[in-house]
Amino acid sequence: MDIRLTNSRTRKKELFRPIDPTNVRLYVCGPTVYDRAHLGNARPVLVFDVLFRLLRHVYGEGHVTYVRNFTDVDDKINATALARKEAGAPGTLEELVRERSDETIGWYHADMDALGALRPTHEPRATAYIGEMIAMIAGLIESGHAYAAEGHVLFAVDSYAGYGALSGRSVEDMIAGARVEVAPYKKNPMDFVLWKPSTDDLPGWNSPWGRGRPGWHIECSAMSHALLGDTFDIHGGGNDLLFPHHENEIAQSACAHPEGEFAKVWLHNEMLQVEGKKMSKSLGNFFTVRDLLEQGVPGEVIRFVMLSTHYRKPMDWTAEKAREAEATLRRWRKFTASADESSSADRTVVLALCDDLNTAGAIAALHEIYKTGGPHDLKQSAQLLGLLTPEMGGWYDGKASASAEELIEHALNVRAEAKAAKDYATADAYRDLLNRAGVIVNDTKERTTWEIGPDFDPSILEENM
Ligand SMILES: Nc1ncnc2c1ncn2[C@@H]1O[C@H](COP(=O)(O)OP(=O)(O)OP(=O)(O)O)[C@@H](O)[C@H]1O
Ligand SMILES: [Zn+2]
Repeated sequence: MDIRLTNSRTRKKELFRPIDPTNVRLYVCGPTVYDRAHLGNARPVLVFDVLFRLLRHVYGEGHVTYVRNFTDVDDKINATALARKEAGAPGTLEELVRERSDETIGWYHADMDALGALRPTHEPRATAYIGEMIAMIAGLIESGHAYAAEGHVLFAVDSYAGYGALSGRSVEDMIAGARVEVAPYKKNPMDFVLWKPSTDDLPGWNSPWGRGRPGWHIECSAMSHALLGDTFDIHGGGNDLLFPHHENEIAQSACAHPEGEFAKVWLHNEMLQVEGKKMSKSLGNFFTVRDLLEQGVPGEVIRFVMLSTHYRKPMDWTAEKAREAEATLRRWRKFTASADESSSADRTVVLALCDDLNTAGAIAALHEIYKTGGPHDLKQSAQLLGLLTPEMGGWYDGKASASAEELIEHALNVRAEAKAAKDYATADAYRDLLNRAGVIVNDTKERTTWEIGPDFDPSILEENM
């Protein structure tokens, strides 16, 4: 089975050939653990979860190594810890920093588990690889690619001819476009920090350049090297990380390990947007995965919506999409309720995923299987996308969801108003509609109640209201 992927480095869809088919290696930039993940942060998690599942399907479950890091060195984590300390929390600042990271990692796991994402093979924390980072930085200084100045160590971009190749920018463009930090100790304004000093009260590690902490970019270079080696297959992340983060990762890794190739294929997911702008903490236009789950949107519905758009296209979240996804999943879950594991994933679904991870095409293929195929086929094929799995089915118990409940209440109100206006034709039409959707309506003199029958299908309400 041939997999084709769009490599950001060549800007072409290429045939994927693993370096070692018995150990296909994937690295994805993980979250900075200072707060709850917003829905945008879930997009790379779900996209690369499907890639992980596809690679396991094609090369075998035990033949894929997936690394996704936790960035637990960060000013925003420090700021939270500092605020807690000022509010009288017990413990040293370092302990409070650790506490905040641990707590955020716990939330992250709970939220991403609820979306049905498999845990990666390794989830390294940056703080566990400081030694590797220091060694890598020392090597870069020795080979003339970095220099120490005023407690900082900087990467000299002039020393690496390939700088800018990933994002396709010239150094001049990058200077013009980026908000580069101008600092007196930089030889070139584009030079970026590998190591910086820490104040006494903030987390820091001893190094040849004094007590300090690593820059963000070197973390990923050191962790991917430690766990995946000089050359590995795929590096992923959101396209907001293309420049400078990934450009800098390449420069560091290529210069520290010139015998290797670092990542052969680069994959970037487009952004989840809100009114045309990237959902982000800094813009404040975000809601968290937990917010949605608490509003009663099932994790499986969130997953379905997120996978309905190809990863290289921007998308937004709408309540409408969630309602449609829920209706589809209800139909499919009902259809596959007694399906066993006697089938394997349908070829049409596998082929769609092999074509640059076309999850939207795979979902269209699932709709086709629902129409013309059997329940076993639908269930096994959907599981390749992490849908219709037993773990994700907790929400489906024949009860109406919050959004379906709204529709039912609305239909009953329209019916009551029509009755009051003696418009019996409309009132009857709504009663029929509710019946067809499998809602059992009980009228008494005092009031009307309703319950869900065994054939409840909210999509009938949606399509007719
Ligand atoms: N709106 C978005 N859509 C898709 N992916 C996103 C979005 N925002 C962030 N990401 C991705 O989430 C992952 C984790 O990023 P990180 O922890 O640095 O983000 P963050 O600090 O929460 O984000 P931000 O400040 O950008 O909101 C990265 O791979 C990043 O590309
Ligand atoms: Zn990274």
